[in-house]
Amino acid sequence: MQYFRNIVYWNKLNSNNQKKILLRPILKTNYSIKNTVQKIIEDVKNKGDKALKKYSLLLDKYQDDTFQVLQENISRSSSDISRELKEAIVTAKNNITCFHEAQKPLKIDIETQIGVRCQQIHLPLNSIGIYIPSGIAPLFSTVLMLAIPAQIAGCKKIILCSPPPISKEVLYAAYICGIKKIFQIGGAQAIAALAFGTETIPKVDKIFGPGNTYVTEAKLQVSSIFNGPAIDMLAGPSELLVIADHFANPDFIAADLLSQAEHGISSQVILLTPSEDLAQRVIISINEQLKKLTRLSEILIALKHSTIIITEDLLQCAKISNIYAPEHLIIQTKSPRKILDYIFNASSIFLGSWSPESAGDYASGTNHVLPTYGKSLTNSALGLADFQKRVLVQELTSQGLINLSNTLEILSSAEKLEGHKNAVKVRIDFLKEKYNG
Ligand SMILES: NC(=O)c1ccc[n+]([C@@H]2O[C@H](COP(=O)([O-])OP(=O)(O)OC[C@H]3O[C@@H](n4cnc5c(N)ncnc54)[C@H](O)[C@@H]3O)[C@@H](O)[C@H]2O)c1
Ligand SMILES: N[C@H](CO)Cc1c[nH]c[nH+]1
Ligand SMILES: [Zn+2]
Repeated sequence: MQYFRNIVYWNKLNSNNQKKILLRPILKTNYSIKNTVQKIIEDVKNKGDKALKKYSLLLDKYQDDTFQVLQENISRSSSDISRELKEAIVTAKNNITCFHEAQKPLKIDIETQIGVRCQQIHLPLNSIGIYIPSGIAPLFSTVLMLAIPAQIAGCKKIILCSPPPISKEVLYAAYICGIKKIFQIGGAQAIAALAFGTETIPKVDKIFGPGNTYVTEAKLQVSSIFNGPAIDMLAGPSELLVIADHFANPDFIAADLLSQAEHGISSQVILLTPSEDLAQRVIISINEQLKKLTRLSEILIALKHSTIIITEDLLQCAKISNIYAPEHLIIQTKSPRKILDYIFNASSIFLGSWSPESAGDYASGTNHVLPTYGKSLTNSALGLADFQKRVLVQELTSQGLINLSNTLEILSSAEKLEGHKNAVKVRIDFLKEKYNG
């Protein structure tokens, strides 16, 4: 049976249909999600834990009086995990640590002119919330992606929330990353709890982590409220765009597309290729490979809003990819680095036949928390910098101030800000009096 056969020719589409084909599925249905999330946020803000209990039962079929995981259960998770899995988690942790340690910013400490010292230092965010998705499957790899940079940055208060019942793998990943405050609560209600605080869940300054449409919409809403928390980004349902030429292996491409389609019904995968022959072989391979996968029902829905697009040439592939601005971009062409020169909007890029997205999802070392919905246009993959603040420091010597005073007085006068000019003048007058008078 041919489950998937969506194929279009870019140049035969009018501009309206070109836009439609690149529309994220979720942006077509988002109105009711907005309202649902707004109601959940209001409820949690006003009723705290009582509302959390209500939504946990309603949406996650979970009934418990406490949300916090006991410390002994966190440490006990270690004995529930196989040695093989522990080793794999440690390998992933080492690579992620290596890549994020390397992101430590250079310290800037310079004299812009004699006696005028300027510094840029980096301070950790004080309190952060990390959301670990777990609706369809507990994404314990996300614990590593969030907790490792948070620890390297030096964040002191880290609160982890994940839907109930929290998995032993999530607990173990949190345990080896030194996370102690863990709450079993998911969805928009978890985001609202982190944003406003409840009787049991502390309020945080910034909320991190990916999630489904409800989670992402909740992050958007709480961060838009005056005095609401900051958020890392809109890291919604997974997206993958592949650019390939006729040298590419159709089975590899099919497998990559299916790997992200399995994330859920709102995922979207797209193949751009100038080769009709490759497109046909990818379709055959998708229809073969998907039969062997377990999440068939999610995959089939995700594939409904996924397409293969035949282009004129590889340059047109790059242009379309830049318009779509994918979360993940795989380039499987004879010379992928040549195409890379034409890519301007993508969050995480995988080059060549031997770089499946799964490598970045788990263990190459790069972060898998990435902007979706086309936000790669201006936003970046999660990194160490997101857990820190840049703080500027300046120190002038008396001679430094004398050297800069004329400039400061002219500029402040021109802006008609006499108070600014005066703050320089009183000092200069003081120095004149001390040394001349
Ligand atoms: N962009 C990224 O960086 C990135 C990284 C990892 C995962 N992801 C994405 O994260 C998502 C994880 O989604 P998930 O569903 O598995 O887990 P999730 O934890 O994000 O969502 C589960 C929660 O959604 C809430 N929910 C479910 N149905 C609801 C409804 N009808 N009304 C209100 N709330 C509802 C429930 O409270 C549940 O706890 C996937 O879409 C995946 O692609 C993205
Ligand atoms: N592909 C997801 C980001 O869109 C990350 C992930 C976690 N586990 C497996 N995959
Ligand atoms: Zn994935």
